[in-house]
Amino acid sequence: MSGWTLGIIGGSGLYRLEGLEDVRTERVFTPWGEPSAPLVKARLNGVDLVFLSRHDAGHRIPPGDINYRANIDAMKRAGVTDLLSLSACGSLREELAPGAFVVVDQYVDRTFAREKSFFGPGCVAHVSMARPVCSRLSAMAVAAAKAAGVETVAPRGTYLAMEGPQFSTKAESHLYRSWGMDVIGMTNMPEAKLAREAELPYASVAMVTDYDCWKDDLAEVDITDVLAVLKGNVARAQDLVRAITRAMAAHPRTPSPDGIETVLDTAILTAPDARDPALVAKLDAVAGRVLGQTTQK
Ligand SMILES: CSC[C@H]1O[C@H](OP(=O)(O)O)[C@H](O)[C@@H]1O
Ligand SMILES: Nc1ncnc2[nH]cnc12
Repeated sequence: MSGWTLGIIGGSGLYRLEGLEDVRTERVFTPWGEPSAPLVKARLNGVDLVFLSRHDAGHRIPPGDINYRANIDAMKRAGVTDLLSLSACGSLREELAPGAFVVVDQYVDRTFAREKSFFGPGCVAHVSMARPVCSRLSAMAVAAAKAAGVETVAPRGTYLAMEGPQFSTKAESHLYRSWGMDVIGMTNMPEAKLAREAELPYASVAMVTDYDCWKDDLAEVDITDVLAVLKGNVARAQDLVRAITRAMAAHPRTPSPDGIETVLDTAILTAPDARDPALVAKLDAVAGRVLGQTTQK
């Protein structure tokens, strides 16, 4: 028993994982609705793994319509201990060429039309997002990317989350570069915020597919070019997943060094007698640990 249950949210191009053992596919429902796709529960190198395709097979769901709350709730309910996102992204830096993998450590959230919290009227909570990713899982992702033979692995980087689905204008792309952003994508927010609210250690590998549209000597990002680069990235992402499970199998799990599994101890402000029982019931998986409930599987 390694104690790890690795959740993987696969983004564009990564609709399934290869080489899994004991595979079971489960359609699940959560109090927040249905996740993007059925959960694929399996084992890899002796480690329990739960895979979820963010856009579903066939890329059915655009970034702004993903039910991020259902996805995170489903992962939590499935017993996931550590959650790794694998995403396509655009590069806002010369040295991060297509094919580079960036293990994100910061975010700027510019999305504006999404449900961003499990909490709300009747149960108010404020979690810190100062350090939005799990340092241990991120370090393991860096090592696994290197083991997978990825040439450029950036161990940190700031991901600008945009609403989309359209790509940026040149003015936006230049603006984000002037802000010091490293990569751009449409999905890691509110996913990372919701993972934190659910006390799930989260890390994100952003795999560069293009230079967005800031480079005057290159054609602007175009989905055909993105798809061509994605194919190579996805093969190495599969190797990365194999490598990270090998590392997990070698070390029994201990709590996240960042205290992520206990953030709700001090985050909920609403007094017990002022809480909305209906919302509290919906929070059984996410916050049952502190709200004194039993999780419905
Ligand atoms: C295929 S380009 C645009 C699309 O890809 C990224 O999604 P994901 O993070 O799920 O790989 C990006 O954020 C856009 O949603
Ligand atoms: N340039 C870009 N902007 C936003 N999301 C992306 N995903 C892949 N490339 C992207």
